[in-house]
Amino acid sequence: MLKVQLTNFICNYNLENFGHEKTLIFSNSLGTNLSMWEDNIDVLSHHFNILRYDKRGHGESTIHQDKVSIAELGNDVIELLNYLKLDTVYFCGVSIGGLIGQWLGINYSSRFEKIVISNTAAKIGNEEGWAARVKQVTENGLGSILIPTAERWFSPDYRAKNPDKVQEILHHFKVNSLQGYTACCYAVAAADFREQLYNLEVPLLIIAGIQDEVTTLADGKFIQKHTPIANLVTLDAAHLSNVEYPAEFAKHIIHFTEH
Ligand SMILES: O=C(O)CCC(=O)CC(=O)O
Repeated sequence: MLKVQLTNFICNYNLENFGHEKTLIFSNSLGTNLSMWEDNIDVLSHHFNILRYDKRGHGESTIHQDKVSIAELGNDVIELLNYLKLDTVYFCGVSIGGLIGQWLGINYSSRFEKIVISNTAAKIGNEEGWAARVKQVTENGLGSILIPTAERWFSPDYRAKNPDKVQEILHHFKVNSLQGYTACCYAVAAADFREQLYNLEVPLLIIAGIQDEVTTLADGKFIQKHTPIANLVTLDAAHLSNVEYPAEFAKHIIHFTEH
């Protein structure tokens, strides 16, 4: 892993050069870190160089503020690309990473060849729900929501068959910075791209999880309907579909970026 000082925080990232012209940047979901992509790399390494980073306040990236916005998180991506002298790249983000992808597609279209957003929505949840979650973890810690988090993130079948993987990801969740988690909860709560999607002109792939109750298939269809160039595919997964179906998720990216 490498670290770079960006505006207001130190960003932890990993750039793997597999000798390709194309680079794919991955943006993690709320409460996870760059290891969430571990099982996608093998298939994708035959097609892309892979840049992964921990978003602000996640994993080993620092944070020094109680609230952050999707615009700031999007600018972190642009700053990291500038630092690495990567002019145009492919982007893939899950959930809050998908909100960042929407913001980047709307505001920095010239920097992205194609954008993949997975298990996300133009608006995720509502203010009350996010305020309740911030209160819960502020008063009782991230460890207090491990069970409902696992139930939202993984389908019952996946949880039963992959207990070690579920525990590994929940461990990263539990030891994440509380400030980083709640700051990004505020970012998700405030984000709403429903009226801006028509400005997202970068070719877009939406991956939806059939069993995702946080960001539903209907949310994915809404984005597809309101965005100029968008395809939608599904996986029989809950919220972290790239973890439940790593090879299939990667193959959807490859098919989309090559056609
Ligand atoms: O996963 C995200 O990035 C935002 C949505 C969310 O918080 C999922 C969950 O319910 O934990």
